[in-house]
Amino acid sequence: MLSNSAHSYSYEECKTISDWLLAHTEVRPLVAIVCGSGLGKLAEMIKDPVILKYKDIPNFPQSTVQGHAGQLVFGTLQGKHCVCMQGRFHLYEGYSIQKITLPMRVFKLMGVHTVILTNAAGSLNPGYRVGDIMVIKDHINMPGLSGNNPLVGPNDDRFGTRFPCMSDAYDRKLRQLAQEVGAELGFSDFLKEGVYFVLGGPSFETIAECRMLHMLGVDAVGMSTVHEVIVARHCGMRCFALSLISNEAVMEYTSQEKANHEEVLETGRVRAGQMEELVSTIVSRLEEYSAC
Ligand SMILES: O=P(O)(O)O[C@@H]1C[C@H](O)[C@@H](CO)O1
Ligand SMILES: Nc1nc2[nH]cnc2c(=O)[nH]1
Repeated sequence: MLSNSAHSYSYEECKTISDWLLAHTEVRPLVAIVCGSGLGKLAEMIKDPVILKYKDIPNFPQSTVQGHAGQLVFGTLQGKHCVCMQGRFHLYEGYSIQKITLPMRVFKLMGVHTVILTNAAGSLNPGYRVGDIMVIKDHINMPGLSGNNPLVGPNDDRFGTRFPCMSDAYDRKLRQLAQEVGAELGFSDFLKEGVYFVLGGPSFETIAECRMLHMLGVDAVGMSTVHEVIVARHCGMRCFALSLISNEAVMEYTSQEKANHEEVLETGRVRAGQMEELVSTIVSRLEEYSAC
């Protein structure tokens, strides 16, 4: 299953998976939620769940990372039909960038108009603390800057245009809504907004790399989300993304701190409740905003 070949899924292949899913659930999702590392509990807020394991879905990749269960959870959240990815795919698992973003096109074909993505990330912003939640306002796509962009290859206009705009990748109205909801829930002290930097992983950053990212004005660094957002935006879905700050980047050579996946998962457990409240309240207010 692990393959790094640049296999692009055709429109027909995506449609076959979408049709298979629609035949296995009566849920007609309008909203998709992607759970980041340690954030799989978000799927537990889905009511009347219909669970389809990735291993049972024809042509679907498999989750290989601890903290990513590997299943789609269909159901309702705040009365709205949703699909939740309990487990996402990362470049470092050895999959092609087209493979890790496949679910976005499948969701589009199922009728999804809004994607809410979550991830765990390390902070570069000295004002951030572990446990802060950062609304992503923009990204820097390190693999993309060197040519590894999920839209490389023939463009199928049925999905979207050859040259999609990314200056509006993260929906401004939804970011505003998140700040309003955060204030109402009493989260303002730990709800931030910033720029997410994606790199390939799986190794965490060196001290020199962290210093470089800090100089670039990066607020948080991680290994996901951006590729999914590019594909989701390409096919016209509205995107909103949250980073849970799970660790602080190590900036000093005298520091004894070491980034590690266990700390990432633990922060997810501690903040799961608030992430749930934030996401579910945002979903409850989605109709106040028109889809793009
Ligand atoms: O899926 P996300 O971006 O939340 O996962 C982050 C990045 C790595 O996969 C992992 C490192 O602990 O967490
Ligand atoms: N690249 C990267 N990904 C993360 N995911 C969670 N924390 C980190 C981090 O410090 N660096």
